[in-house]
Amino acid sequence: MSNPLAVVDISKPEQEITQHLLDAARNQGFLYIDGHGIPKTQVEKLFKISEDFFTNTPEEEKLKYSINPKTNIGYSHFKSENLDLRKIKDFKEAYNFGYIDFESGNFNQSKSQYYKDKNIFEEITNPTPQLFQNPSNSNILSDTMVRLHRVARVIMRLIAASLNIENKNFFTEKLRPKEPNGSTLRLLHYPLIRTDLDGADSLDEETLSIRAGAHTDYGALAMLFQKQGQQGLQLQLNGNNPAEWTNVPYIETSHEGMAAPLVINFGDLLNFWTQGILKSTVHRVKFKAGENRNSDRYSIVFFVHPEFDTLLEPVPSDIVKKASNGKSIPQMTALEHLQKRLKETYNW
Ligand SMILES: O=C(O)CCC(=O)C(=O)O
Ligand SMILES: [Fe+2]
Repeated sequence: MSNPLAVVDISKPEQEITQHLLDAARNQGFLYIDGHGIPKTQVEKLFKISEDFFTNTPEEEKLKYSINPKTNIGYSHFKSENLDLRKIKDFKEAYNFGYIDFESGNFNQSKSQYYKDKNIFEEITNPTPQLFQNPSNSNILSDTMVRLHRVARVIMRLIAASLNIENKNFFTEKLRPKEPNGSTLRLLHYPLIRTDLDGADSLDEETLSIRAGAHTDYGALAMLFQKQGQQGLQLQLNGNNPAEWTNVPYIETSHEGMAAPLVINFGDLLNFWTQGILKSTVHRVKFKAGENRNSDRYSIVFFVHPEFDTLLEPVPSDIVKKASNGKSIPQMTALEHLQKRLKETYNW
């Protein structure tokens, strides 16, 4: 598979990479980030934890941890989500970690811990599966969350520089590690064989091979680990031809001992915040058994959101100003933006 996307190595000097990064963000909305410093063995262990959870936990057990719509933490069952609202439910399962302290790595905290407010008595987080609490697993999970958040901050500082924003910390000031925000780490599992096809006889092959319907992401950034031989992510890069989909290949890193480059993309919040400059590209997951593959797809995505109270005022950049033609955007906080999008997806 040839690679249609840019690879940006964030371990290189800033002036060598900012233009490249901005061009990819504006034109494709998707790119690879290499030089992230996350070891290969760590990501392998992470995938092992994910496979262990999805394949070795009985269904009724998983359902005890069902996703809590108030926190967006927990397990989401097959058929519970349809990212493309016009289509059948996606055949996939997922587990979301949230309420994360990106300094200590504590995750799935209680609301009072997370908001650092002892007066919150409503403990609305659901229990965390024991598997994720075992010290060796929770250390891997925590450490990965802390590292991914650091990488996200590096990327957003580079974006600020590439947009000529005078304050290079414009975005990272709103990505402090200990302040409440909507960021989640999501483990995903798309089984090879569909077992949900009762009553779906009338659906065509094309529809049935779609595992995550066409959608854009809600937040600022999404950062994805995928595994070799388990591809399936596709992008709608050509706005003029929505029927044209580009495959995202697995590529190797140029840093020995490190995990493969992260596939990153920009979400609706950042597109809104930059008045359309950074592209929030439509994507989906599509594959079927026997078509170049013989295994399930496991992927891990880190969704990055700015602090909830961030007011999404137009970004102070001459590039953004020029592109927006003096048009303004409605005033909204990051929390309001997220709630609006979640409501649309889950029909709450
Ligand atoms: O599994 C993937 O590669 C993509 C997942 C995705 O796009 C999402 O969960 O928003
Ligand atoms: Fe997505």
